Amino acid sequence: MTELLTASQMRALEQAAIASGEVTGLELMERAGQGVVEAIFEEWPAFAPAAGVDWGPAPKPPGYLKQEEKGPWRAVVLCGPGNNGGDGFVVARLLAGFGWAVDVFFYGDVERLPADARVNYERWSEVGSVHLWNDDAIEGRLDGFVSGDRSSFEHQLVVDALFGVGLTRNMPVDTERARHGFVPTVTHTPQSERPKYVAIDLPSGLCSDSGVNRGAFPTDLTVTFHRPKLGHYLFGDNHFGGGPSLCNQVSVIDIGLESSRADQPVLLMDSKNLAAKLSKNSCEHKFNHGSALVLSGGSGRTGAARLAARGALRIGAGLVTLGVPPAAQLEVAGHVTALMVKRVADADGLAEVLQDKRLNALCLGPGLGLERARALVPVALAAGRASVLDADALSTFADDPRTLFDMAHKRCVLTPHGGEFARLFPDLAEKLNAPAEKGPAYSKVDATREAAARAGCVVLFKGPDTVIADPSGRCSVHAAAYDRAAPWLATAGAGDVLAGFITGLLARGFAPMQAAETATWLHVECARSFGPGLIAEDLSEQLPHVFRELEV
Ligand SMILES: NC(=O)C1=CN([C@@H]2O[C@H](COP(=O)(O)OP(=O)(O)OC[C@H]3O[C@@H](n4cnc5c(N)ncnc54)[C@H](O)[C@@H]3O)[C@@H](O)[C@H]2O)[C@@H](O)CC1
Ligand SMILES: [K+]
Repeated sequence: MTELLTASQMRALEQAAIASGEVTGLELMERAGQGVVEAIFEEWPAFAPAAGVDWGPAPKPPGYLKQEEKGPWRAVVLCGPGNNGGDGFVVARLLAGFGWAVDVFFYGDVERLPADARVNYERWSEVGSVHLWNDDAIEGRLDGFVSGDRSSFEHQLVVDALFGVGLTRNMPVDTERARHGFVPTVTHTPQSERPKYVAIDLPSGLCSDSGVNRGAFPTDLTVTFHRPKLGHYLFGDNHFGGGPSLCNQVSVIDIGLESSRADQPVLLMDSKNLAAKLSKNSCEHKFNHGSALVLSGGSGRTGAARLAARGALRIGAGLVTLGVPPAAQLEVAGHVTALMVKRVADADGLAEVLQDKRLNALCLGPGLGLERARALVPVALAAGRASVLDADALSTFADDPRTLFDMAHKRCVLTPHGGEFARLFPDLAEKLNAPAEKGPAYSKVDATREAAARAGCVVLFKGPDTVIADPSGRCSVHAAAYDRAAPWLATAGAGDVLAGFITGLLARGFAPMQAAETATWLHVECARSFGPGLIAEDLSEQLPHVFRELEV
């Protein structure tokens, strides 16, 4: 799985590489700038020089390639006061070297530029000028650039090098005019005729650690270095305006730090090694694949538990039993075939059913009802089996979450969505939703890690970005974004199926963290594989196809 870094982890890796003498900060900045230019040429081949890109051993002087006959491409580079701005000066110089006409605007104070950025400011200044950053200057340039009705542009590319991982507060308002002017996001101009907007490291205004949007505009391409940052994958406090919706696509450039590993990295889930973990041995008996019990609510509300049970069965649990109250027995029996049905009237009934030691995974929550959940959860947790607690099994402890945490053990997985999370961990939800004053914002990763430590078990915090953590701080992220986008997954009952998938994998002997991660990946994959028109029932039925594709 790929590591997702925070700003401070990235800084630590960079400093360690510089301290070891293997590279200088200036070299890293040059590689970063080159990587950005290469990524731009790769994304829009029309921009690439006909002769191809050959960086050679050292930065080339400007003008070493003849301007192409079609006339110079025009770029605007917006440089900020830190090293992100330094990367911008490198990009400006390299583009000019390829014959581009480049306009650089600098937001900051030259005297306060960090050393490497200052060097690249000077290098650029030998090539071209730096425009003042004020509304008049920007307006003046815009008049030259953009036709009166703002519907056509003379520049084809805008490079955003204002702020990267060093962003510590909301975007300054005096950067807005320039960004709106050069990057017209609200315009009648078709996308294809607008200048391409490329962010260096992060769209300026996107918090690297949390995905919170502190004033960023959506980009066409974001080019980052060494590893993606958490903010590229977390949606922040606004599901529609955060991380992935701002980056559009993320290109990760190798700047020569590859041997380094961050301390306690957050991992981005992928399908690596999944097939081997999921395959079954042909000579094993059904009980070798575990036996799951899914507790259902009463008559008229058994659908959610049935969805979960079906998911547990499809994902490979050897045997799945629905535990239903007497009044719902007939209703459930009419619906299920491969599932077993057992009567579980109350807490005593559950204790009796749990005498069967083969039952090794439990699922409580979907459609269970708050009262029934309150009665059954303590018995289930006291039995010490691997357990998934979802929906009502979480909400029933809204008044005294501590009681739940005291009973939970390390083979439990709690699967709250945003609302349930806020009921169990109101203080963490408050921190998560509070506007960040200084530094990187408190993130969903921070909140999930704290929640897992407090609950003493795995917490899977659902959403378009799902974060999973265990009490030791191990943490992974799955964002249904970029090539994993699954918009049809936002459908009633999808969460019940996820609870069932996790339960099925727990029954199969997966460790809680691994069960939660694997189920999350498969859940999104089923939605993607089914595509438009998906309803919750389809998710489990899509698993066989997904397994075949994975070569399970
Ligand atoms: N860490 C690394 O390994 C590398 C970093 N590089 C670049 O360096 C960047 C990080 O540089 P810095 O740490 O200098 O940080 P930034 O350049 O992102 O910004 C820091 C500066 O912006 C100011 N600032 C932050 N938020 C502000 C706000 N809202 N309004 C006004 N001013 C604000 C700070 O006071 C500081 O002066 C990365 O994003 C990347 O682009 C690259 O050169 C390659 C290597
Ligand atoms: K930027």
